[in-house]
Amino acid sequence: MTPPSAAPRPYDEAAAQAARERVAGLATPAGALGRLGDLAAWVAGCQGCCPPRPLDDVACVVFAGDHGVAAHGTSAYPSEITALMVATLRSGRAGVSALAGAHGVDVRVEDVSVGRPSEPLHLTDATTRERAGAALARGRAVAAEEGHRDLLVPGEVGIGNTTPAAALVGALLGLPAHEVTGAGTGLDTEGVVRKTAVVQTGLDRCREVTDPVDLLAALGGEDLAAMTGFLLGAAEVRVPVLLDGVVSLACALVADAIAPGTGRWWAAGHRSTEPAQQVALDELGLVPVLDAGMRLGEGSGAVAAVPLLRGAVALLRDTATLAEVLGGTGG
Ligand SMILES: Cc1cc2ncn([C@H]3O[C@H](COP(=O)(O)O)[C@@H](O)[C@H]3O)c2cc1C
Ligand SMILES: O=C(O)c1cccnc1
Repeated sequence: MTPPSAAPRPYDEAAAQAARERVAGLATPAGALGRLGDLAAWVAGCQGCCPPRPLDDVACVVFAGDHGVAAHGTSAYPSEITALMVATLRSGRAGVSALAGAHGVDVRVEDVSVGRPSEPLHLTDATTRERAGAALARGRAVAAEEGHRDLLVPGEVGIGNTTPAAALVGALLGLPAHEVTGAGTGLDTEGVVRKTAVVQTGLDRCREVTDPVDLLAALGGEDLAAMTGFLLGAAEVRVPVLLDGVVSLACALVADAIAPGTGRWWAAGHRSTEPAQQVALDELGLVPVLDAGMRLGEGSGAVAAVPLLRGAVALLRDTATLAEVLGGTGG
C-alpha cells in the first residue's frame, strides 16, 4: 500500500494547456464556452490527452457511518435514518439513485460504521488513530477497485455527519465554529446555536492537534477517514473526482494536507448551503459547476453536475475549429 505521505501521480499540465489552446481555436467566439472550457481542460490534464476521452464510466461511492454527536442535538433527524437510507440506496431509491439513474452513473455503497457511531467529538476523540488509519486504507482500496472509471464522485450518508465536517474545516483553516457551522438537514436557529457550541468545544479540545490523520481520528470518524482515503486513492490511480457537499470538501482539505497537490485531481460539482463547504471551496481554489441551492449530500450535487462535465468534453472533442470553418471543412 502507498504510504499516506506519497505524492499523487502527475497531472499532465501540457495536455491541459493543449486543451486550452484547442478551446481557443474552436469555431466559437473567444471565451464563449466560459467555465466549460476550463472543465474540459482539467479533464484533459487528468487523462493526459487532448482532446479528452468521453466520461462514459462514472461511479458515485457513498460512504456511510453514524456519528455520536447526533445524540447531542446537532441534527434535525435521528440516527436511525442512516441505516434506513443505506437500505434505500441499496434498493436504488435514494435521491442520488434517481439522479444517477437519469445520468448513467453507477452507485456503490460502502457501509463503514453504520450502527457503530463515532464518539461525540466535543467530549472525546471520534475514533482512534488506528481505526482512522484502517479506514483510510479501506477508502484507498475502494478507489483502486474503481480505478477503471473515467470519473468518481464521493458520496455519503450519516445523520450528524455535517458536524464533524464543519469541525475538520474549522480545525484545518483555523476558523471559529460560527464561521463553519450550518443548519445541515434543517436545524432551526436554536439548533444551529447548539451545533455551533459542539463544534467549538471540539475545536478547543483539539487545538494542539495538527497532524491530518490525528485530526480525522479526533474530529472526523471512520467514514470520513474512508472518504479521505478514497480521494487520495483516486489521485493515485489517476481518476478525476467531482466533489460534492460539505463532507467531501472537508475530506478534500484533509487529503490535500496529507498529500499536498492532490487537489489537482478534483473539480467541484456544486455549491451547497453549508458554510464550511464554501470556505473549503475557496481554500482549494475550486469554483463549483452548479449552484442550485442543494443540500442533500449522498453525492447528489456532483452527480447532478455530471452532464455538464460530459458536455464540456463533447465540446472539446466534437466542435469544429475556426480554421476548419474558414477553410470550408467545418461540415
Ligand atoms: C431522509 C434523509 C436523507 C438524507 N440523505 C442525505 N442526507 C444528508 O443529511 C445528513 C447530514 O446532515 P446532518 O448533519 O444535519 O444530520 C447525512 O445523512 C447526509 O447524507 C440525508 C438526511 C436525511 C434526514
Ligand atoms: O453540504 C452537504 O452536502 C449537506 C448539507 C446538509 C445535509 N447533508 C449534506
